[in-house]
Amino acid sequence: MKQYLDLCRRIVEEGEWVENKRTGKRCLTVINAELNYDVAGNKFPLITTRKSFWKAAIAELLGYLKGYDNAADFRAIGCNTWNANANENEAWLNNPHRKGEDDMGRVYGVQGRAWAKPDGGFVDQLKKLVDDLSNGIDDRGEILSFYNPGEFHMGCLRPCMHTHTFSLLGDTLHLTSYQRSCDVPLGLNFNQIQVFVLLALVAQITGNKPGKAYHKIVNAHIYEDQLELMRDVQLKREPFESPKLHINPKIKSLEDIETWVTLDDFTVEGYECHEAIKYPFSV
Ligand SMILES: Nc1nc(=O)c2c([nH]1)NC[C@@H]1CN(c3ccc(C(=O)N[C@@H](CCC(=O)O)C(=O)O)cc3)CN21
Ligand SMILES: O=c1ccn([C@H]2C[C@H](O)[C@@H](COP(=O)(O)O)O2)c(=O)[nH]1
Repeated sequence: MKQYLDLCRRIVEEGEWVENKRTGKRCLTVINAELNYDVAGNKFPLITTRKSFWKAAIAELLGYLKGYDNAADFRAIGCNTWNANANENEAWLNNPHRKGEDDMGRVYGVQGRAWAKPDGGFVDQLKKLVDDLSNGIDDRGEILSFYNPGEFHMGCLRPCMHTHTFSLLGDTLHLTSYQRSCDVPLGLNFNQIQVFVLLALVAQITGNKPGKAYHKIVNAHIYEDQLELMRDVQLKREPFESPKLHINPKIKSLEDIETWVTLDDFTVEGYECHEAIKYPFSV
């Protein structure tokens, strides 16, 4: 939690104003930040200086792992975060590749599970790395990448947290996640949870111990309409201790995730937090 607040403070104190064309808003911005999560010690990085809707963040991750491309599918598993990008952005609404209401196009999980090969067929990156890690193999390329510039025009948004690299040392699994753009008040609250859960879950289904997760962010920003709430409300609060995350131990394979896993399989113990803050969202 301290590292999150340090980053927020750094943006408030040292950030530079940058115009953003896509949203039409200015962002207070710093370049390069890194966060570390102790997954082995189960220090679940939930924001405590406001209420975190952590279940929606896990649902979003599950949707990516299942390869969803539709905001309605995300809603059905408890996540509303893609409604606006799928249905309210003018550029995407006018894009001939959009297949109708709620379509997100070829983003995130679609690339992770079905990256189109130029010579036909698809690559399932997630299945490959789960199979390798289950057999104790780390070929130094256990990478899940959503970043496919050849298909950006076929999706509603370029992926922000776009590359996850897994590393196996003995039977301990580590994760390095790379993010190009980060809405620190809203998105990072979700992304921290997702990096942590991705390592915990992949370690569990591959029969390894979770180790450390490293989260690299390039452009970290606060939108102009979020600044006051961050500076004058959230940053004035004292954080609480990190809670613990429990994942149903019956989850043992990628197929389990694809077929029966729901948000009921994730529980948090000892979450103490300040009251909710509703930050403005930019489409
Ligand atoms: N501007 C922007 N920021 C983002 O963080 C973001 C995007 N766009 N577009 C794609 C996804 C969608 N994400 C989102 C979208 C909404 C919330 C959000 O509204 N969170 C609220 C409440 C969540 C709930 O009630 O379930 C929050 O208080 O955290 C968070 C992440 C993250 N990404
Ligand atoms: O997981 C996510 C997804 C999105 N974001 C934020 C970062 C930016 O504020 C916007 C995306 O805008 P771009 O113009 O494509 O950079 O969404 C996030 O923080 N986390």
